[in-house]
Amino acid sequence: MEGSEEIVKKLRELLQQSEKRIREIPQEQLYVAVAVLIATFLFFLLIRLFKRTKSNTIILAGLSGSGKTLLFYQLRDGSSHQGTVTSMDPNEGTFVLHSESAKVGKIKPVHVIDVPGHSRLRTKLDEYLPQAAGLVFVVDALDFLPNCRGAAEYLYDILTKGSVVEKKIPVLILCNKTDKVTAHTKEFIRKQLEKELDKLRTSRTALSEADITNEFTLGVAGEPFSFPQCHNKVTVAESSGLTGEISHLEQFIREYVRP
Ligand SMILES: Nc1nc2c(ncn2[C@@H]2O[C@H](COP(=O)(O)OP(=O)(O)OP(=O)(O)O)[C@@H](O)[C@H]2O)c(=O)[nH]1
Ligand SMILES: [Mg+2]
Repeated sequence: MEGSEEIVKKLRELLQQSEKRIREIPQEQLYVAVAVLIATFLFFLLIRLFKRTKSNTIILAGLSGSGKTLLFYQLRDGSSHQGTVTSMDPNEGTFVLHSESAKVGKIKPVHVIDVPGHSRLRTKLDEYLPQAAGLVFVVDALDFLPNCRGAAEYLYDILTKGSVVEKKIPVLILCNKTDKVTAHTKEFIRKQLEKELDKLRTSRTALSEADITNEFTLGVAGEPFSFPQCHNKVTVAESSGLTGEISHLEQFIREYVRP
């Protein structure tokens, strides 16, 4: 009993001493100390929040038959398997890129989503876009001309979506199937798409002001459309899912999902 009373007494003395010391500190110094503490706390909180919101999702979109599923297999397994059939559901997976699997050390896995090109299944894209670090728009460079209008329409919808414009989601237009000599070049495809998007912009705005479903307008009014006018970065590259020539696709992924 006596021991505990002694301790309580000592504690009280200690408390009184520290109270006295705090009172001796000039008020400004105290305020500065508290402000520094709060600032440090907020700084670490922000870092945590920023880290958590950094996405590792890459979306593969594009018309049916452009080669998205084959590219997905190449990224994941480094092989084209036994070929593909038209997808009815999105393909989704989180993995370390096949080309990086031999690397030592910790490598950040990528979450890849392959959204089927069939028009009725495309609506799924809206669900995935808010979490995208980048979007790859796959174009069939072999059978490009008959599909140019359709590809441009799909791309127009993507480039005018609020989620893409506001979050400035980078877009890679990937001209696929370049293993065949008759495939069109990426410069040709870029120019054709720009022309087609320009036409679409005129026809869609002319439709009816009240009817416009697109959230944002494309490019700069009064100027012929070109990709650098977009708020988000749009680049063009070539690939072949069949032969596994996907280095530009991998470069794009690693630019926006850091290993
Ligand atoms: N020559 C050539 N053919 C390819 C290439 N990539 C895909 N193909 C062929 O194109 C066809 C369509 O490929 P998919 O990967 O299934 O196309 P997709 O974009 O997933 O199509 P959906 O699932 O319908 O949206 C298949 O017959 C592939 O073998 C390529 O790089 N070169
Ligand atoms: Mg598919």
